[in-house]
This record gives sequence, C-alpha cells and structure tokens, in this order.
Amino acid sequence: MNEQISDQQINAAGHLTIGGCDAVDLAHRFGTPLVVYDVQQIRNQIRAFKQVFEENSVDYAVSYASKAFSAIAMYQVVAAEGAHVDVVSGGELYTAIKAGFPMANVSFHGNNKSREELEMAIDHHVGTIMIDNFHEIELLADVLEEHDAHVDVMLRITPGISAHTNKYIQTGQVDSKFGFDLQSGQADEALTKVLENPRMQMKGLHAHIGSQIFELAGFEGVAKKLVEVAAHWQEKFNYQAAVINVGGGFGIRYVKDDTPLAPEEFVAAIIKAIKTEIKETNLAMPAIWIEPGRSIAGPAGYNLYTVGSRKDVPGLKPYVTVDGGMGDNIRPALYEAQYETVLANNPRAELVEHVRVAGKYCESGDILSQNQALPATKPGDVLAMLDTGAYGYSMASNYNRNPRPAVVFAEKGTAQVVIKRETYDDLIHLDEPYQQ
Ligand SMILES: Cc1ncc(COP(=O)(O)O)c(C=O)c1O
Ligand SMILES: N[C@@H](CCCC[NH3+])C(=O)O
Repeated sequence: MNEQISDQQINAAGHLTIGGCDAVDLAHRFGTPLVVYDVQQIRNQIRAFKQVFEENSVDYAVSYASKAFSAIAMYQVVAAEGAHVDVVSGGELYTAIKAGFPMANVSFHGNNKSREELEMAIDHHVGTIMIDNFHEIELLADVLEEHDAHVDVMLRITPGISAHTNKYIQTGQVDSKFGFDLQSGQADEALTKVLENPRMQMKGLHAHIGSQIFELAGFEGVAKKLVEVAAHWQEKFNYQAAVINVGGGFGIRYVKDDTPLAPEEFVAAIIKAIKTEIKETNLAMPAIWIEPGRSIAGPAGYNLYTVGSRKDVPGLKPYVTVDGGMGDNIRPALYEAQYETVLANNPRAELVEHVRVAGKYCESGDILSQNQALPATKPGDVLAMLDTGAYGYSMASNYNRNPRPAVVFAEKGTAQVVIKRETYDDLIHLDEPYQQ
C-alpha cells in the first residue's frame, strides 16, 4: 500500500483522485501519457513558504524557479498566490510575459544570457537581472546604454559549498560553471564594476548550492556565507545589500527511503541562520529571497500511463511497459531518479509482484522504475507515477518522434487542459523538404 496516497485521495469507486478528479476518468478523457497537476497543492506549498517568512517578520520573496515546470497556466497560479518567478531563458521569459505575469517580480538567471535575451528582459522591464559573469556585466552595460535604461541587479556568487546530492545537480562547489568565485576576488571585482555603472542598481547577492538537498547544513552554510560576504562588502565598499537570495534546492520525498524535512522547515532554518549571523555584523536585516522549484511543482504532479505489453523471463524481474517513458520523464535515465507508481483504478490493491516499469522508447535505459511493487496489472490499466511535477514535462523531448503529452490542471473536481498534447503534425511543423 502506498503511503503517499491519503485516504481522501481515493473516491467511492476506489480510484485515485487528483485535485478532486478521478485519475482513471482523466486518462480516458484526455488520453495518456498525461501529466496532471493538483493545483491546490501548488498553492498550499507557496502559502507554506510565505507563512514561514510572515511568522518570522522577515521581508521576503518566494520566487518560483520556473525551470521546474513552465507554462502560462503555472505563471498564472504563481502570480495569483503572490509569489515571484525566476526564469532562465528567453523562452521562459516569453511564457511569463504571455501569462501577464507582473514583470517587476521576475528575476532573470542564466550563465550565458544572450544579448537578445537581455534586450527582451530590459524591454519588458524585468525586475531583477541575476548577473552570473563578467561577460554579462559588459553585455548588460551595453544593452542598458543602447536602450537608455536602468535595472536592478544581483550578483550570483559561487559559495564554495558542495551540497550533498547527485553530482549532476550540485551547483555551489568552487569548481562550478555558475557565478563569481569568491576566493580569487572575482566577486569583489564584479561588485566594483556594478557599483561603477549608474544604470545598474545593485540590490543584493545570490547563491544556489544545488537541487534535491536533504541536509540542513548546506543551507545554513550558504546563509552564513552570504552574510559574511555582505558584511565584507559593507566594510570594504560601503555597500549595503538589501536582499540575500539563498536560491532553492529543497529536497522532496520521491520514495519511502527519502526522508527530507518539510521544505518550509529548511526555510525556517535559513531565516534563523541569517538572523543569527546578522547580529554579528552591523548590517541591517536584509530581505530574504528563496527560489524553490522542485518543492513547489514536484509533489503536485502525476504522470498517468496506460499499461501495454509485458515481458516475463523466468528468474528475471518482469517488464511492464507503458505508453510513455524517457520522453516525458528523463530523470530515471539521467540521474537514476526513483519514483513510486500506483494502479490508478485501485491504489489500495494488494501488491503481488515487483516489476520494472518500462517505457516505450527505443533505448534500454528507458526504465521508469527499476523495482516497483504493483498489484496484478493487465493491458489497458492506468498507472499513476507520483511526484513527477518538477523537471518532468519541462525536460520532455520528442525522442523517437513521440509527441509530448498533454498537461492538465485539476482543482476542486474540475480539470482543464493547460498544455495541449502534441500531434504528429506538430512534430513535422518545422520540417522543410530537402531540395536535392
Ligand atoms: C539558481 C537556481 N535557483 C533555483 C533553482 C531551483 O532548484 P530546486 O528546483 O531544486 O528548488 C535552481 C535549480 O537547481 C537554480 O539553478
Ligand atoms: N533537472 C534537475 C535539477 C536541475 C535543477 C536546475 N539547476 C532534476 O531533475 O533534478
């Protein structure tokens, strides 16, 4: 029996529900593979983060890292909940613009923003540019001059902290492609350049140590480090940081063995660490910004699949194959990420076997789960993979020319398509015949 499914999520028919909608009905109505978000859960997590700051009387911004899942509908929900967003590309920015997201609450990240992307940000009055490197300082200075514009900026520093997580998703260690190095004096040099430029308003400093982190120490360490840098900048440059942004990375539970604190508990510890450190300095308490992506989008998302073929070989774990796979969720193949999967039409059914949930892609590594306990299944059954809302659809591909799934938002018993399923015509839409 899966502990991630509460009794309230099972309806009278014994089916899994998502946002009050029957998951089997959703699969039949919209087809599979299908990505479904429980919108209330997105709202609840944003509210939980905001509440921690409010209870601690700290000026703050909860800035949803939209790389976890970007869609017009998602920006609308985040805006309605009064959170900010961070974007990392012209495409995410464009989507936020089309959603009518308040541009003052957008932060633009990225370690190689192009001139066109920076121009787009300046033209649309993006709130904050998160400067990552010296090339960007020059490029932004040029764009601001040409557009006769001003903008708030923050400097991303590399805090020199190796977070305890998969090495592919660590970002804060000294040897990282992101941000200004501290020890070699690059961060100081970057600050000098920004302070010299009257078109850049230096708002504060940022660091992000990685993703899917379970341990408090990394977050407390980054909080402490950022205050140290802020104190050093005040002493050396007489510069007062108005904002300290500690990034995101709060780990979530995917499988039974994952036992993270609740995401908002990480944030409470960060606030405490910053408050404690600030007392050791003459700094005024800055605003604290966080950038959670996974913890807002992840637990709210479900991938629904229909069971098709099956392969049994004596002595080997069976393969139960579904109609999606690495094209809609690359994380198991890329990071050996693990998920829980349940039978949507009877999540409480007795578990009778351990199987591999295989995808339909032409790749041996396309296994969504290596060891999933399941009840008896047959072709046509609907499986629901849990906690797929972050970095699932957002990293989806058209490998094997499979169309990407539809995305549905479910709330209070109503379901709406927020991203249509791709069609075969969508797949060839950009193709041009070769004139040979
Ligand atoms: C700068 C920055 N902020 C926030 C995030 C969001 O991280 P997560 O989804 O783990 O909360 C990332 C991704 O790791 C990031 O690079
Ligand atoms: N895409 C990664 C996280 C990277 C976060 C972005 N810096 C994942 O699925 O876990």
